[in-house]
Amino acid sequence: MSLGNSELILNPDGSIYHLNLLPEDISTTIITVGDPGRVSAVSKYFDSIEIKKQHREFCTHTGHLDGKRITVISTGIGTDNIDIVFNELDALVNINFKTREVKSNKIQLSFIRIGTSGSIQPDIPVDSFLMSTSAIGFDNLLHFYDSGQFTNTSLEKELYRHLGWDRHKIHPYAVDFDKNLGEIFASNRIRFGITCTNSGFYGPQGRTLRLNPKITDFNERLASFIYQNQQITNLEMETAGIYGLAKLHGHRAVSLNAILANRATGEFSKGGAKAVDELIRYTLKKLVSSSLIP
Ligand SMILES: O=P(O)(O)O[C@H]1O[C@H](CO)[C@@H](O)[C@H]1O
Ligand SMILES: O=c1cc[nH]c(=O)[nH]1
Repeated sequence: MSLGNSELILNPDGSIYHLNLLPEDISTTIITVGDPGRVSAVSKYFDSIEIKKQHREFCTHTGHLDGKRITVISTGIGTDNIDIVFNELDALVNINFKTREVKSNKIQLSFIRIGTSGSIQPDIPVDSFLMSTSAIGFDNLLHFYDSGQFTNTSLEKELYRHLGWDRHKIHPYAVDFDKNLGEIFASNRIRFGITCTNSGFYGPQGRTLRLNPKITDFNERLASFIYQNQQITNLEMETAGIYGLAKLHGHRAVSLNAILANRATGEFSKGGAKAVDELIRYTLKKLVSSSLIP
């Protein structure tokens, strides 16, 4: 079936609508970052940069490091943007832009998020690194897709029971990381935990400036949940959408977080840029030394 002009939207130069990219512009190994300024903070470590393109908050650099072709792309903030970025990146490899048909042989992409986050556990210090083994989405994105078989329903059920937030009409979804991809980036420098993704930075992460929260013990309720010996460790704004849309499309994803805030102790990193740079260098080192990444 050929996709209509209002569904698969291509620009006059043949590039995909929001990302402004052509199929040949991306690698199958893709690092996602929220901040467009973080793209060059990653690509400055490449041996060479082949492509540099930007449209809105979506900045893309593709280059080479130690013989591996890597794309780094900024998603901007939030899972609304993740919907755009992940659908369009998948289209670049799995839809034929000439016939406008879905290809029969699918290409699998590997996504590594290098993001920032806030811990809700007092013993997870600022400037530490954390890998999200599962992500809980309070943002609703996955509810708009036929996603039942890709979510972790057992985690969802236990969480619903623990939170009792049905009365607030809050029905989060849960999705796991790709274990094989995660193993490439694991070491004793990295903590593991369940990450909560929400649709905002203030109220939806339990922050109060001038507005009063509806759920006054939001972070505390999350922090006291334990599932199969794992705690909910941190809050951010993309991981659940990334895990969900990667799984639905048949791709693999892992989210690595530099912890900048500790919400339980009230601390914020004084060296956030350094921590993010260290996580970038750590990630690139692991990536180039893995034989499982082409
Ligand atoms: O640093 P990034 O990757 O943007 O990630 C985190 O920081 C932003 C909020 O400050 C949100 O996007 C959140 O997920
Ligand atoms: O507390 C934090 C810190 C970074 N990013 C978030 O989304 N939350």
